[in-house]
Amino acid sequence: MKEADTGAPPSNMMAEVLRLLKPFWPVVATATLLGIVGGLTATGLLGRINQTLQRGELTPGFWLDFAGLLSVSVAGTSVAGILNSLVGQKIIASLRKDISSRILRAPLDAIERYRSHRLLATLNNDIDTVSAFTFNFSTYAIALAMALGGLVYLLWLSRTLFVFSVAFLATGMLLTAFSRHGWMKDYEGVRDAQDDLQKQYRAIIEGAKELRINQDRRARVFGIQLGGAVDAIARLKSHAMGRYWLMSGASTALLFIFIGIMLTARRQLGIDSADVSAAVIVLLFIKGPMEQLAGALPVMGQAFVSMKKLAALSAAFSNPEPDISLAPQEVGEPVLSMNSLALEQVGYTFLPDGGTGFSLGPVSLDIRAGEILFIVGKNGSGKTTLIKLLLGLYAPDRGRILYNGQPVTAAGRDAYRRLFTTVFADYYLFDEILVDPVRARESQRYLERLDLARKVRIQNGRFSTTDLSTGQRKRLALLQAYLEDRPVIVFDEWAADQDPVFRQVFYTELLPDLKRRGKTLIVISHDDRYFSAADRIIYMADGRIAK
Ligand SMILES: Nc1ncnc2c1ncn2[C@@H]1O[C@H](COP(=O)(O)OP(=O)(O)OP(=O)(O)O)[C@@H](O)[C@H]1O
Repeated sequence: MKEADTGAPPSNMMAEVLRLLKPFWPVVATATLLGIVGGLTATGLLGRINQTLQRGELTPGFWLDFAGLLSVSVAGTSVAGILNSLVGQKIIASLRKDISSRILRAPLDAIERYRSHRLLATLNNDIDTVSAFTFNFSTYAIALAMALGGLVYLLWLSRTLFVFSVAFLATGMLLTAFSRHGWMKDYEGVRDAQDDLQKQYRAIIEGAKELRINQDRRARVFGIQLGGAVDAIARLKSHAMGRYWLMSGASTALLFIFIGIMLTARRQLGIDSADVSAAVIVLLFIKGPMEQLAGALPVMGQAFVSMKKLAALSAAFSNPEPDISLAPQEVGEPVLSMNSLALEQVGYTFLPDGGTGFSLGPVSLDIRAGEILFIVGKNGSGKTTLIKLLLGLYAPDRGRILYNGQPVTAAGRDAYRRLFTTVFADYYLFDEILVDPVRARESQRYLERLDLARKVRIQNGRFSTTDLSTGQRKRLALLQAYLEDRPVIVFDEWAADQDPVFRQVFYTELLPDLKRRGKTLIVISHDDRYFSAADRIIYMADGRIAK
């Protein structure tokens, strides 16, 4: 039984994200290490300058130390930056490919359950957000090293100063922890609104016609649905950033209060004036890195929310179909032939997901090689689901499919699908033609046969245009099917968009012609006028074969 996707992040979320980023750890770690070295040497340089200022004279070794520390610091931070930006783009490219390959290899029903707008939001937003954070690791490492180096230097100057500084930092961290909780809630809200925004973007593009005709719907989509998502994102982000700036202002005030306390109470605390001025320089020096680290927190918050989404997507698609390859088919692989094809007590259930669910089967059906089989029945009776099972697009929950007498296994399903060409009712028309040049030459003949020759040419393996009428586009899909030349062709309500003349051509000329060429044809149809074109008809009702 399939599990419903709740959209909840999986428990092993961090492990999943770390796995995605794994190939890059060596470079990220090297850049981070170099960043730490660069940051620490910068603090060392500051300490050396302070020391010289306090002594009031240049020692002979000063310039040597100065040049050495400066070179190491500049080299460390620059190389860290370069490595990080090099790896940053690779992380984005790799995440994009990884997620796309998961989508391509996932079972179809997993994709249908996930919903396309959620997929698009993750592909468009989350990958960039996670990458932006990861390829700033070395910048954060430099800042952290500088801040820690500064603290160590303070400890060396005076234990009291160090204790005070740690108390100051701890207060700052408490403030951050307090604000972080709020940010995270805001960013979770932002991310949910981004899912919604993708949905509304799709609505205004794909529903362009409907929205022009219906003013109330247009107003609702623009003012409430799309506008609501946009405003929610703006409101929550401003809220989160408002918290950040409040925290940032409080931290700066805290720093100067701390400096003020040191200046006022230095005698009572027994701190040397020179140490106080050195400490003030160090604190002002580490203020920048501290702010940089604090500035990383909102980015980190967003990255964390995006990581959850990426991990949820990875987990939802973590069971790819076995043996499904993204490489081109080997040249010269034998064309499959079909002697027999049978469904044996096959069943499949859509879990209720806001609806009532639907159960197909048990269905048993023998498909005879070379026949024209019509599948007919009321809307929602299960015709498309039946052919998705037959085509190996859904794995049956129960029963089995026998191809040439052998059961189709999960491992063999992708190879089995090469038996078929399909034109679904909601087909996607690719404009590129993927057949060998010899067969592609036949396309002109097909274009003429499909009455498209005056509209469309084939140029460089592509259709010159797909800006055609609905019926014409469907004829191009049929041409693709002709050219693929596979043994079994499945048409899901192909003729529904055709004019009466061409509808007749389809049933009385094209289908018999394909049959003569040895094809097995499975046709979902509501055209009862042409049922006589079938060798056999099966009727679907409530997910079963009625007769
Ligand atoms: N992706 C899906 N998720 C959940 N339920 C689905 C899904 N696809 C189809 N169903 C449900 O399965 C039932 C059968 O749908 P199917 O598309 O197989 O019917 P059909 O006979 O092809 O209908 P039509 O003639 O309208 O094309 C419907 O009640 C539908 O609600």
